[in-house]
Amino acid sequence: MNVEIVVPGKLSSHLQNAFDFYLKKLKRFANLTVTFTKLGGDVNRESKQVILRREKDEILKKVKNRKFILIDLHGKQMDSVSFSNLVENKMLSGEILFVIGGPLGIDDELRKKASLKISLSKMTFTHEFTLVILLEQLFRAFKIINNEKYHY
Ligand SMILES: C[S@@+](CC[C@H](N)C(=O)[O-])C[C@H]1O[C@@H](n2cnc3c(N)ncnc32)[C@H](O)[C@@H]1O
Repeated sequence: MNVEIVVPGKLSSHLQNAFDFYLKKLKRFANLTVTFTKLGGDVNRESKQVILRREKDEILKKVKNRKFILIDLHGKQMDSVSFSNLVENKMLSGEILFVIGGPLGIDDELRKKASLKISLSKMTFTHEFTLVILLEQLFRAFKIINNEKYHY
């Protein structure tokens, strides 16, 4: 199964180990690609609206016309078993594409284009932390799908 995650920015060094750890663990379950896109600009010099619009354009260049699931604070909350069911259903089409917002959030046009919006918690994480949490939840989902001990 192909899993792609599109996220603005770059990964900071303090999260690199966790990122590599889950990427390695996920290899046996999926062909996973993480695509980093350009950040929209400097919030001290430009408006949030301009930055979000640029980030949205960069994200959409990678998404093209594909359906995607937006990881969004304002999305639907689900438990890990429901998430694993969602991943399992998507396995039928062979592809699942996730998009994470940038440091300032998500442009409304991107929100409108998403086929589903998922919230990981009511708390706000950095976009980079969100990436690592999503990787862990994907790993958890594959362990559940394959009936392997991990999710308690
Ligand atoms: C620092 S947050 C942006 C916060 C911004 N106020 C918003 O509402 O999107 C950066 C990105 O990480 C993701 N994110 C952070 N916390 C999240 C959560 N609890 N659930 C889902 N996504 C989250 C979202 O994609 C968000 O756009």
